[in-house]
Amino acid sequence: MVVAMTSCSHALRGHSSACGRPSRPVTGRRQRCSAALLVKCSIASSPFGLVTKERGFLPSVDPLRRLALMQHDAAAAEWEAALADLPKLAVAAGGAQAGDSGPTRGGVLRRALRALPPFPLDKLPLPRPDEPAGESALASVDGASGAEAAELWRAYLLLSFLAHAYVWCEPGPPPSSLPAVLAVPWVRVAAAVGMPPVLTYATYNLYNWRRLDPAGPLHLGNIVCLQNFLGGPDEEWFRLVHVDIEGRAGPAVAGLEAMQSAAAADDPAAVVAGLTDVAAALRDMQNTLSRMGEKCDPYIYYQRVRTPMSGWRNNPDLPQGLIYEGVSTEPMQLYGETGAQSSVLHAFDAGLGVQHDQVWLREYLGAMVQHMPPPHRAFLARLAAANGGASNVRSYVMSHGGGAGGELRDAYNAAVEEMEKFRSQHKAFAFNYIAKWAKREATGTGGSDFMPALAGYRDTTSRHLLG
Ligand code: HEM
Repeated sequence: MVVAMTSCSHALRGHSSACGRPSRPVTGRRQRCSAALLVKCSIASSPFGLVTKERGFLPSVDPLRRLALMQHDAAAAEWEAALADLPKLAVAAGGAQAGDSGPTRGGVLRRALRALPPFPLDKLPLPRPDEPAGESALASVDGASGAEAAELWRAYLLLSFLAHAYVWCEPGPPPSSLPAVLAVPWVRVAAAVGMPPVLTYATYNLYNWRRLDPAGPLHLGNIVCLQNFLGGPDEEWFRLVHVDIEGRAGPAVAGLEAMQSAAAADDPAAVVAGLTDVAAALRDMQNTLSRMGEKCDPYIYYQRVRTPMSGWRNNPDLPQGLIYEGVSTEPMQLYGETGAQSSVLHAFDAGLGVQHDQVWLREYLGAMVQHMPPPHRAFLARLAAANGGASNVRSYVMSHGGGAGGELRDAYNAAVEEMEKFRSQHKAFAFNYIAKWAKREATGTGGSDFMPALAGYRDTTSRHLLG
């Protein structure tokens, strides 16, 4: 089953900093304007424009491995070469000894990135800086092909990894600013795909894999990462577990809208089938999550894997945020990459009518939605909108509390129970991989006060069980 993203009522809000100041594109025009219009672009041609039974929220076409542009553009080739070298540079970055001078003195990674040629923005299918951002965005929307959108997403991945490596992969405290050579193209490309200029789950996981057997499944054993920070089995496996989980959620995710329609059409058998798919997918997801420790060691994860995912909002290491040189003299504050930006649990919450009543929990998940590809935001918005009427599955099950309702209620409770189990299991991972090692109070890479937050999401879920 394929769910096409043909409409979007959920326009992207401006990517604002914590202080509410919208970040500005290099054109000097408000990013809010272009980003909102580009939601339409991404829906028309984005690799994330379809939600499928086979892949869920993973891109419908396997991700681009390199910028196509690098075949005939020397600067693009240099940027791709820097990305390929990133794990080497990141290890070398900590290698200098006291008294070393010349090329071996500290800062090798940051120096290499600062020395890159200007990113070939003018050769990407972007709105031209001299055009009004909104109109040009709209023009590029209508002309954008799937190949152009894939190229822009690859550019977004490349710039996101290099920028986060610049900030986090040299030893010592992070810098307070990102040089213009990285910041300016990153902000432009991020706006073009309708995303914030920060590492997101979409580029870290969803758009960061290839299949060993191109005809084989998107499962552990047949997938490898396109890009790492430091590399090694722990980082690779951590990410691939997410990719496998996303694929396994596919059949249930793609059936959520049909399940809501079945409720509206008073078709209990179809609602039970949809709920059964959700429970089955969550069981599969737990099986995969339980394999995390096979190749991702908690201590290595804590020491090496998680830091480069961090953002600069609610992060004690960068309390003021990060200045994007050439973009703004004011620091931006943006959350880092986290599983909370996966659309899967958000979609199951919406499909099952699970509402997080505590304001801070709801607001945090709401902020994470702004870090998802625009078509996924649109998908979630449609699920949420349908909950306002006869399509609300939870209300439907409650209103069928007697008679045939036994089967409905059991199927609903089984789905909620599996979601509660996934959240419990996940919370235990967050403890074993982060909280246990933290010497001071830790926030997640996504910036949350995560232990109470994860307990809150789990407890709200179980409160939705019908008695
Ligand atoms: C060792 C493995 C993992 C650790 C240590 C971990 C850690 C965290 C943390 C700390 C948060 C709080 C948000 C923040 O970053 O501030 C979070 C949220 C979240 N993570 Fe993970 N995570 C792991 C694996 C996964 C996997 C494999 C998934 C599957 C997609 C996932 C999905 C989520 C979701 C959906 C949330 C939002 C909370 C919820 O809806 O229950 N995580 N994670």
